[in-house]
Amino acid sequence: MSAVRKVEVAGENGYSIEIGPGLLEDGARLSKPLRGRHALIVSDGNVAPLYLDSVETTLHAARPDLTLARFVMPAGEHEKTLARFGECLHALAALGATRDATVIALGGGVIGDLAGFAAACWMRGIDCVQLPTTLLAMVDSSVGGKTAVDLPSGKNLVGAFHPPRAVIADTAALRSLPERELRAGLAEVVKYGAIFDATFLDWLEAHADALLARDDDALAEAIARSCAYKAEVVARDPFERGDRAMLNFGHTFGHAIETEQGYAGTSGDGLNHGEAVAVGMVLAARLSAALGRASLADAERLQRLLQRLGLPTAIPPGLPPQALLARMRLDKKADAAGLRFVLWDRAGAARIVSGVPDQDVLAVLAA
Ligand SMILES: NC(=O)c1ccc[n+]([C@@H]2O[C@H](COP(=O)([O-])OP(=O)(O)OC[C@H]3O[C@@H](n4cnc5c(N)ncnc54)[C@H](O)[C@@H]3O)[C@@H](O)[C@H]2O)c1
Ligand SMILES: O=C(O)C(=O)C[C@@H](O)[C@H](O)[C@H](O)COP(=O)(O)O
Ligand SMILES: [Zn+2]
Repeated sequence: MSAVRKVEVAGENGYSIEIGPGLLEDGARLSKPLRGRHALIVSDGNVAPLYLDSVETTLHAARPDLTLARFVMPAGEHEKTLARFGECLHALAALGATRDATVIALGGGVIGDLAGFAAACWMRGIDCVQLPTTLLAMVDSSVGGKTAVDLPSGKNLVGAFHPPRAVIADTAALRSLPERELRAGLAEVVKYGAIFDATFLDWLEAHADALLARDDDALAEAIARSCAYKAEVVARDPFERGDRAMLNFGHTFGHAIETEQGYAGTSGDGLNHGEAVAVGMVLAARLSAALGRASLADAERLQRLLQRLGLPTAIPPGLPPQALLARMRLDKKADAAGLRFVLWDRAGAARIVSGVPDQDVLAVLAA
């Protein structure tokens, strides 16, 4: 078996991120973070048939005293709702989950966000172990403790900061991931280069083909480096009071697109989160250039890289600029003074900017 890579998130509520093939079959590793006797495994209708029986069997073999239950919900962003969250809490009640119980999130970011939020709320907070099965969840959503569900009026509007107790990423699960979801995960990988480290963009340009071909080493390197970038900033700023907001690069635009499309991404006729973020990053880079803050050449380079990774870089038809701007008013970075955007100084360096005139935003949306 290849070596297991480990990234530590430092701090009072620190935890390890373990990355490697076959980890879902490692009973000792899966059961180590479980403190009590109860665990609820939350998953979706695509992931459960592939991995849930085996995870349960593995956990039981390692910890025969565990009482396990499962909550399997339909897949898709449009299911990341208060209603499904409520059902998940009822599953915890049916299990008789005590305060030392654990919620185990087995799936992509939708499952991780909803299960993490249920863990944050059940009895005012129990442990959550993240077992991410998409690339996006391995590089981003399983780390950092942002948990949430969507409202029709906006993405992740109801949620809590609740760091996981452990993150265990079995890279072998990526073999069953649909091509489109692999590419979506790469958008958030590109984000780290865009905001923190231009040399990572060089690396991604050099390894784009290997990543798309699911080369094990290239994927493991991309995941470990992404987790290291994220671990550093969330340890410093767990509640997004400062520069953690850089991780929102492209998201003000991206979330507006997802919301305006009614979270139709996974059903095929809309953009999923990673795709919307890809478009949003290009728009943020172009807005930075339009405001004279960064070079247009950098924005074009970012766009070329995303296109090479098979990601969309333009707003889909049928989304009027004014409607998208209205959606942005509920962005979580906005305050009483108005919208705030994560913009570029240059590739690899970003900052949060207030007071961007609406007409500049509209011009970028309309271009
Ligand atoms: N909390 C955070 O910090 C954070 C960060 C980034 C994104 N997010 C959230 O994450 C969500 C997007 O996550 P996602 O891209 O993982 O989407 P997702 O959870 O919808 O998963 C994508 C699709 O892949 C399927 N799938 C998952 N793993 C699979 C596997 N191994 N094999 C086959 N199919 C598999 C799922 O069933 C689903 O249909 C969004 O809701 C976004 O807001 C949160
Ligand atoms: O961890 C963070 O911080 C992020 O912003 C990561 C983003 O990729 C992620 O999509 C997050 O859920 C967005 O957060 P939100 O606060 O804008 O809902
Ligand atoms: Zn994101």
